[in-house]
Amino acid sequence: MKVGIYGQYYQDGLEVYLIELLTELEKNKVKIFFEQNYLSDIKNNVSLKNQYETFSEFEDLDDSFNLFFSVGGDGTMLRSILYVRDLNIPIIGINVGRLGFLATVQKDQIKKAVEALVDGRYDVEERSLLQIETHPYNKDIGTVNFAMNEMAVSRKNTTSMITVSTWLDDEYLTSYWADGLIVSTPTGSTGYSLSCGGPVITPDTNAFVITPIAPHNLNARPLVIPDKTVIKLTVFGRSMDYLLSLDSRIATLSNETEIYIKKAPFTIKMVEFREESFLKTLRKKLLWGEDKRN
Ligand SMILES: NC(=O)c1ccc[n+]([C@@H]2O[C@H](COP(=O)([O-])OP(=O)(O)OC[C@H]3O[C@@H](n4cnc5c(N)ncnc54)[C@H](O)[C@@H]3O)[C@@H](O)[C@H]2O)c1
Ligand SMILES: Nc1ncnc2c1ncn2[C@@H]1O[C@H](COP(=O)(O)OP(=O)(O)OP(=O)(O)O)[C@@H](O)[C@H]1O
Repeated sequence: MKVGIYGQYYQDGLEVYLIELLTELEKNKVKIFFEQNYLSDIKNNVSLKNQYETFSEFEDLDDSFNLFFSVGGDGTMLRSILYVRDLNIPIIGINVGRLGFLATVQKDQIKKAVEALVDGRYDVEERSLLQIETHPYNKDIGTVNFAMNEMAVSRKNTTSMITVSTWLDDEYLTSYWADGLIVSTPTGSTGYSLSCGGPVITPDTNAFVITPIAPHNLNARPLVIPDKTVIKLTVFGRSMDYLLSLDSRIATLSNETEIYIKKAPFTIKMVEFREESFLKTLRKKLLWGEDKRN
């Protein structure tokens, strides 16, 4: 078995959990590759018994990897997909962050999780992604033009609203007068879109949701659409440009740009333990189970 381990940085207090992860993997003869910067940061703080091979970008990985560990919070999970992309390597998140909606293994459950992984006692859940294309081409977005949570456009350097004109499969929908607009996947439906009044969508639903950010058209509501739809957006505002975000990444686009959004041709595979389903996570992390009357 061959695995990659990625984290954004080493943080005090993590040593015991990292050593536990490495010990459990090595006990089971798993070959470990670390993301290069993460390993350097760890080595500056912890003395490791063994030497490890490293990777530093997507091109260094291939489909011979069986698993990809993301050590951090949800933000780290979102960055992990930039390494894995379309390689179909299942990602598992060790939550040393805060909410950990996507990173579902708690740090005190590492031993149990590795045992289940080695025994194959887990499911792999496919998460759909969005892919965007801009006209004209934007070099900051380049080939990293996909998102697992959402794509959002929002105003930049102005307090004025932007107008986001929207077409679905070439049919005009509306022009939102708003702070911005989110196009979210089912995975992203519990992130930014939820904060703007969007619905929660279970991960296996073949849909996207279009959620306006603080729309001044008071009757504008989140719209759920089939994920085979091609969405076109153009943005107009008092400022010459606006922001486009893909998960945690951001670029600046100018007002003449056309954005085409569709389902990406690949999915991200997420490890799901049988006792940690999406519905359980909703109850635990979004506190749906906290009603005292239950
Ligand atoms: N007002 C908002 O709610 C808001 C604003 C900006 C970004 N975001 C979210 O943050 C993501 C980027 O993460 P970051 O770490 O760079 O930003 P961040 O540091 O601002 O953290 C965002 C928070 O959103 C949570 N989160 C992220 N994805 C989630 C998901 N799919 N389901 C439930 N919770 C989720 C994280 O746990 C974290 O607590 C974006 O993709 C977007 O969904 C939310
Ligand atoms: N590699 C790491 N080692 C230790 N702690 C980490 C690591 N990565 C993240 N953290 C902790 O988690 C916090 C959030 O991490 P990250 O940016 O991955 O997640 P997030 O998007 O904020 O989501 P969440 O709310 O789930 O933590 C950081 O502020 C830090 O305290």
